[in-house]
Amino acid sequence: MKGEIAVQLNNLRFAWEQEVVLELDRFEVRQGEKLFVGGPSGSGKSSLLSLLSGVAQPTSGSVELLGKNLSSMSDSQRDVFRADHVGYIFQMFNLIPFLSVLENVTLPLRFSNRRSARVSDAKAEGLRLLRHLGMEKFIERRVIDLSVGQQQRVAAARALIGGPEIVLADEPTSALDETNSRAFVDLLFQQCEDTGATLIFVSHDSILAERFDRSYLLGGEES
Ligand SMILES: Nc1ncnc2c1ncn2[C@@H]1O[C@H](COP(=O)(O)OP(=O)(O)OP(=O)(O)O)[C@@H](O)[C@H]1O
Repeated sequence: MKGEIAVQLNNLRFAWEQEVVLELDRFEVRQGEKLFVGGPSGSGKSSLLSLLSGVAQPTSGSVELLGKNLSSMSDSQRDVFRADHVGYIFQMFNLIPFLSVLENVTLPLRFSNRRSARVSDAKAEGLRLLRHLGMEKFIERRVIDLSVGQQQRVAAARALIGGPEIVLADEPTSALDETNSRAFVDLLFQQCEDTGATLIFVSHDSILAERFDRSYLLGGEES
């Protein structure tokens, strides 16, 4: 429900070997909120997303998503939780090169009972999302035969299918020009608003920040 806390970090500390990368006493994001996360290179933006998706574990403190503490789950429980509730747009997209556009978009439904139960016709829903993103012409094409900007839109459709409550995006507009970047954010916002999803969007591009409900800047030294 809108207004409830979707993401909560408490007394979080995260280190790679001896180097402390993140220290956040409290970090909260409400359900349906669109949060921009900025900060210089090396400030821990990608590490934060790894913690939120349960790919990395905190050195100490807790990561709670939708009221569930990720640290108290087994690895396989975390994998299921992530597939069910989190849509992730990777910086390098992580699309499957030998699958078509439509097959890439509908892939998360194969890994999540929750998300597949919310979609009565996978192909129709994949098409709907791709149409929103101006990609309906390319559904049968292999993703390696797409431009970078087109691959980015496929990655967005894949993250959004089945209505995950939390969408994490790691520099998703880094390869787009300003016009395409704006259009991409418009579509991401529209889809998140339609489903009430919480969006956490990491970017270097501070011009985009003003469009979000709130910005969170991580510290660190520019490199
Ligand atoms: N696998 C790893 N092993 C050791 N140190 C790492 C690893 N990944 C990241 N780091 C270190 O953690 C710190 C934060 O890195 P992170 O990638 O989270 O920053 P970032 O803000 O996303 O940077 P960028 O904007 O350049 O992508 C850096 O000092 C980095 O060198």
